[in-house]
Amino acid sequence: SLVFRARNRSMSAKPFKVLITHPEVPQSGIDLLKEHCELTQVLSLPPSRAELLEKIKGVDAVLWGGHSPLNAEALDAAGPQLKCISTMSAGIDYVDVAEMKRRKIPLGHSPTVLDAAVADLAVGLLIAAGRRFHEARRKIDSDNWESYHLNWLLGQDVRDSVVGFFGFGGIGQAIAKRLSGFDIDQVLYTTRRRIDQETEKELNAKKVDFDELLAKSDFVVIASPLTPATQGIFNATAFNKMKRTAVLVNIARGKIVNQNDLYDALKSNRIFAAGIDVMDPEPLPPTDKLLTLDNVVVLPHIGSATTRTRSDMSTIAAHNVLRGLAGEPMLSPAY
Ligand SMILES: O=CC(=O)O
Repeated sequence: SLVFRARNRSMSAKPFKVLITHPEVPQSGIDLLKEHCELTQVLSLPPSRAELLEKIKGVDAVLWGGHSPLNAEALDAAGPQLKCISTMSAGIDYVDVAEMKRRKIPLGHSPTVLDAAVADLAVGLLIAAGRRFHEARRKIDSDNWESYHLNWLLGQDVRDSVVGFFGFGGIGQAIAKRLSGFDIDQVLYTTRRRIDQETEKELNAKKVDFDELLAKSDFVVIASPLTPATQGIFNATAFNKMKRTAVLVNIARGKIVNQNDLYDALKSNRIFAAGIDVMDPEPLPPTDKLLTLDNVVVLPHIGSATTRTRSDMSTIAAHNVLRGLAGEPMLSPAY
């Protein structure tokens, strides 16, 4: 029949089946994929794992939106024809990378396009925590507007400060670039490998070890991936090496910080304040003791949450998938 032939033709024109694992993946990536692929999509919201495991059966590739674990269970459900996957995130801590590699499945992710949005938010947190935004707002709410004190709500200056980066990739460098407009004194950074000297010079940045970073920084910004080596590294020992006036900013992953120790360090004023977009667990229960503190600004993981950035992340993820299906190197391979 005509219908049958039309169907056949479109199937031969679109040889690949691709699953989109989230109903809210921005249209930009979907439009790119649907030119070349037959799409199925997880439609439940929040996305159900069961629906994902059902719909992943037999697909050639996956645009992995959201942070559902990408593990052996999902890969087994997909089947051996699976050719590639791209996440729509920078961090891939919810991916079993060893399992993906063992099966020789290329993985893409979407860093870089979110550097600016996350860096903007980090600067916002750094100022909000250093200048006591949360505590100050609470003063208004509780009718304690005590501006007759000359030293009321005094905070930390950004100008002439030393800003230390734990992790200094695209996001860290984008933050440093923005802060150079605030007349900071020096950028320090701790990474496994030294960055190129031209960028060091441009950002007035110097590589130091972890202890020196902690001891010398007025603001410590966590901008590293979560790995076994970084998990829990910001613990009581680390906080005890920081300045009492120091402000901690975390826009990376909550588990890099021992949150119990962070609570103690903030509660006892061992450090001055913290501004965090990530925590452990997420979502953070509204009853968590961290939320009782005056000196922490907490945001619900909105670093990349701008319309343009999310759309760009979807575009990059779709390009990764298309390239993976074509057997070409991805735009942003995760390994
Ligand atoms: O946290 C968000 C991301 O990794 O993209």
